[in-house]
Amino acid sequence: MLSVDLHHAFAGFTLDARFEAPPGLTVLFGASGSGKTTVINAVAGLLMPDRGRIAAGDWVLLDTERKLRLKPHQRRLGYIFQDARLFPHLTVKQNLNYGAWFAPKDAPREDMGRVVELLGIGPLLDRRPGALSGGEKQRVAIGRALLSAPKLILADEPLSALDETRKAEILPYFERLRDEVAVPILYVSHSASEVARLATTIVVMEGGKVVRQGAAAKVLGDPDVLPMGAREAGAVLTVSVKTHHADGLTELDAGGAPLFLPQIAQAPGQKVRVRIAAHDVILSRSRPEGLSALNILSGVVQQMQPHEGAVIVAIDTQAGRVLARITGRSAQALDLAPGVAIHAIVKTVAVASSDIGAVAAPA
Ligand SMILES: Nc1ncnc2c1ncn2[C@@H]1O[C@H](COP(=O)(O)OP(=O)(O)OP(=O)(O)O)[C@@H](O)[C@H]1O
Repeated sequence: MLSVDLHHAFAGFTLDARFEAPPGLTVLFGASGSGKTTVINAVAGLLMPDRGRIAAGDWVLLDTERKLRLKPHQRRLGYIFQDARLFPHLTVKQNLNYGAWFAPKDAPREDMGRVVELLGIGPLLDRRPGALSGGEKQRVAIGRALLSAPKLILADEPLSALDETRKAEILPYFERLRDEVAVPILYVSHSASEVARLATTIVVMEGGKVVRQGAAAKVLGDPDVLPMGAREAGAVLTVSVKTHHADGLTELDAGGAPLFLPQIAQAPGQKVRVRIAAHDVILSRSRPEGLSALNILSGVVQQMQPHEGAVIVAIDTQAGRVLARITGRSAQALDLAPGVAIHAIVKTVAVASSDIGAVAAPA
């Protein structure tokens, strides 16, 4: 359990943030100036808050009531920044060893071989950072952070400097980090697909306060919150791969209903997270026939929320919560209201591969 309780007053800005997160990856989300960096700085020990307590499990980094304030180098944190910050004169292997060098001698350590395998960096070990792509550098930076035997990993917009191709290359490694390494991760991000794919928990900040916290699917599926705004709204479904078809489509089992997506890499039986963008969902009162769209999820309208000139409709389907963003005129024409039975139609090609993520099989 990651537990953060911080109070700090700057002239003109007060941070009053409190959240608790279960194991996994916790995304700190909020508009510019909402206080995310201030939280990260307090966790890192770069800012000494007026009052507060920060703990990762039984590892207490700060407890002002008990006058406990670990210095930054005592906090056992692994950092992953936007730029990888590797030492240019050292090889990849030496950069990794540098991380291990910081691990306390008696700390249970990640095995170098396992970390190298986890991040797929075996072929890079003898190269220097100058001969690595941005994505490869970032994988090495993750490895270096892991090998320092951290109690908590801080990732401050680690993908924001990378282009879409490199991001797609790194996201699976963060998924593995989340699912295979028992170290909590506190992750700042502005990206809808990153949050949808990676977050176990989402903490939404506004004006120095935590306005919402909870499991990712719950927060992203709540039309009252919409941390990304109405245009980027989208719910996340956890579904399992059923079969791969010869025509390049993958069929998923979405709570008993078939969901077809462009072919994905996961094997039948594996669970995946799929982000369904609210603007890609069409609603119909009757079950449509003779339609090119392959995906029809049936459900019941739970809530309707006006947002930025449109209406966000929350529908509970057999596959889970789906959001649809439609015009007020369409909502009226369909006579939508909570309790109404509805069919949500999702175009197969509307789901981008960056919106589909792996989920570890339950242990
Ligand atoms: N040392 C400081 N002195 C005074 N005000 C500060 C200080 N550091 C941060 N602030 C203020 O605290 C507020 C929150 O800043 P913070 O950098 O934490 O926001 P953020 O959510 O990380 O934003 P961004 O997404 O732009 O990085 C801002 O209004 C900022 O001006």
